[in-house]
Amino acid sequence: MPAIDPALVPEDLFPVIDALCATGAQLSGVIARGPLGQSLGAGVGENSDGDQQKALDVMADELFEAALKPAGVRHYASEEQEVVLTLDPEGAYALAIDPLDGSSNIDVNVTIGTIFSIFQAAEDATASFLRPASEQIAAGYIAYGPQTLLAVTFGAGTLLYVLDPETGRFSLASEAMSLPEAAREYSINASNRRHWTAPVLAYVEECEGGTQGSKGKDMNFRWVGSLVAETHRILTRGGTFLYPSDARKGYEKGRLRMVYEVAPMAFLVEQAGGQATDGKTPILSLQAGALHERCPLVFGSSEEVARIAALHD
Ligand SMILES: O=P(O)(O)OC[C@H]1O[C@](O)(COP(=O)(O)O)[C@@H](O)[C@@H]1O
Ligand SMILES: [Mg+2]
Ligand SMILES: [Mg+2]
Repeated sequence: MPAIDPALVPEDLFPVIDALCATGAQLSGVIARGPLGQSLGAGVGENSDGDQQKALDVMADELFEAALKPAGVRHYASEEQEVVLTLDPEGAYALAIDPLDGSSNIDVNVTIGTIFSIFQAAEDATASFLRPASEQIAAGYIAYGPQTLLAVTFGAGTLLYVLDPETGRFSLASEAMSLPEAAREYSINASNRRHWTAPVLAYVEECEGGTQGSKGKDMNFRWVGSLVAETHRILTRGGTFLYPSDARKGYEKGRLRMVYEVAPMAFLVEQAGGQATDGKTPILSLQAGALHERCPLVFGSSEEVARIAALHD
């Protein structure tokens, strides 16, 4: 029994998407049991980027790696692995994954997720991922929240599936997620305000100005701390998200990683009618220079993303 309704999934990619969904459903059960199972938020080590790894980061990585091996994935690039792993030397795909996004929210019962990006496999493992983000053939996220859901694009719109607790399968909820052009909400980690660049500060001040300022409308503020949750809210009701570069050491290119966070979210957002840039340049025209390289990310409703780009000129 497949883990997802197969009707709109391209046939050749089906084994990969099905493996992602089966693992997502399994993780959803583990997350729902929370402290009744093992301690999911316990620190267990450090990944190559120097981030602390929690037990659930490592468990998710192991489950996805095992499930994707028989599904036609040749190259597997994970946030939790320093180098690209070869899963099936005959496989056709290169898959990058953030197995568990929003790790700081694991123990507090706030939405966390999984993000993935798929390219055709090239001969060279690492080179399969160091190419323009526009060459992705699929991208998506699974959100583990009040509902477990999958947003996915195959390059022809962004589809939404919900894990139906009654059947244990992901069923289609929307064939075309569509992001409103105008925004009424913005998201940025405001505790970093003193480190921001002038254009970012100018944009936030415009938002704060509300009806008295140049925007002429009030803007609400939200920060969850899980990119997946933030992206899902913005795909559903519009808004803007910024994780820009700032003056902190190590944040010259922001915080989020190009290959398994920034590129897939950009693909999903653009396929839903929004825009994604590094502040100025469309993400889909950029490529990572190294597997775990970071990239500033601004995305959301097109009017707002265009305004932020103008402030950078
Ligand atoms: O700690 P901050 O600055 O609030 O950053 C939050 C961001 O970091 C992340 O948690 C990074 O992802 P991981 O949890 O996969 O490392 C994003 O989900 C989120 O948008
Ligand atoms: Mg992440
Ligand atoms: Mg992660």
